[in-house]
Amino acid sequence: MRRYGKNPDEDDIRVRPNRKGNRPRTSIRPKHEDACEGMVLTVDRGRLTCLVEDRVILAMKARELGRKAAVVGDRVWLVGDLSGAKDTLARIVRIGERSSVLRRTADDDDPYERVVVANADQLAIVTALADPEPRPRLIDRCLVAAYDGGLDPLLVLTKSDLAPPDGLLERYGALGVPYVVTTRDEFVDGVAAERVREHLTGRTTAFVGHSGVGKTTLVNALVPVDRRRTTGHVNAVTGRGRHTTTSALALPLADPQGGWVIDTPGVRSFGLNHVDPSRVIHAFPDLEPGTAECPRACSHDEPDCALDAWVADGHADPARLHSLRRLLATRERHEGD
Ligand SMILES: Nc1nc2c(ncn2[C@@H]2O[C@H](COP(=O)(O)OP(=O)(O)OP(=O)(O)O)[C@@H](O)[C@H]2O)c(=O)[nH]1
Ligand SMILES: [Zn+2]
Repeated sequence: MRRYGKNPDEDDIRVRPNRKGNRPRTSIRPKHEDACEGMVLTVDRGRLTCLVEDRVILAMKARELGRKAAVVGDRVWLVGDLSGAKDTLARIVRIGERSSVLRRTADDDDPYERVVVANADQLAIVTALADPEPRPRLIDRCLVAAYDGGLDPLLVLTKSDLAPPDGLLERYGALGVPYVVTTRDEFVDGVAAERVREHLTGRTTAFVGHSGVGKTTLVNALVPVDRRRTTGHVNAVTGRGRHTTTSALALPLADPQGGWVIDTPGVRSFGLNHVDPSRVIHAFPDLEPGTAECPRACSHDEPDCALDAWVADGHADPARLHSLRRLLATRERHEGD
């Protein structure tokens, strides 16, 4: 289903995540042979800051792209003045095929899904163990967004100096989601950043978490000031004193191993109207064969779903089906999500 134009680079064309990390190739021939490849670092009211080689360039989308939006993490091709000098504005003429999409439906009364981040291979879900209290349904909804978009989830449980992680870890045990637990002291001595960084090397990780969970503390610890110069430049270009929370922001991890941290604005809710259960079940390869006998377009969360009988026959761990069902059930929004 395509909504806009005929460009095969559309948002809603899905590609499975590429585990080897090599970028997928686009099959179409570029119209602008001389265009240079770059990556979108942040978006601010129609102005996109892009990294081209080692230069930060301000750009806008070319008219020919139509309604298709470029988002943080997108690979783009640019033409025009690519010097990065003050008061220059390049044009984005092509957006590369995406290896993953983190998307959300803004609100229940807003049916349009929005891609928040493109090409991330991991979603770090930052949750405080206390102050504010963890919101397991929100975590579940983030997990659904990750599985739906083709990102591997990572749980980052902060403030373990205030409360233990046991309850949450038990809840997510059957899902096998990797996790890191951090405390305040570990932020001071750098151990927390080191432990989280082990999961980030060579990957592009989008960080989500609602206000107050310690996401800023964590991102600042991960990307030291000198690595954030790129952003400083971005802000000089866009005229913003500091990063405001309207767009995600890509920050480079230290070389030589590389990797990117993509900070996203505090997520208060994660609309999931767009989620396709068949994409979520891809994240459960142990259960997927059991869906062969399901009715057409089964949500896998309905009485006729074949998974119940299949799991009862001993083909898979019932705790896994229980977790899948719990996640699928979060597609319906409740008060407080
Ligand atoms: N006790 C404790 N407090 C922490 C820890 N990490 C961060 N904090 C505190 O939690 C508060 C919120 O931290 P931030 O890093 O600003 O949280 P945030 O998620 O970025 O929140 P917003 O900026 O509102 O989006 C600050 O007062 C931090 O000092 C921790 O491990 N333990
Ligand atoms: Zn089913």
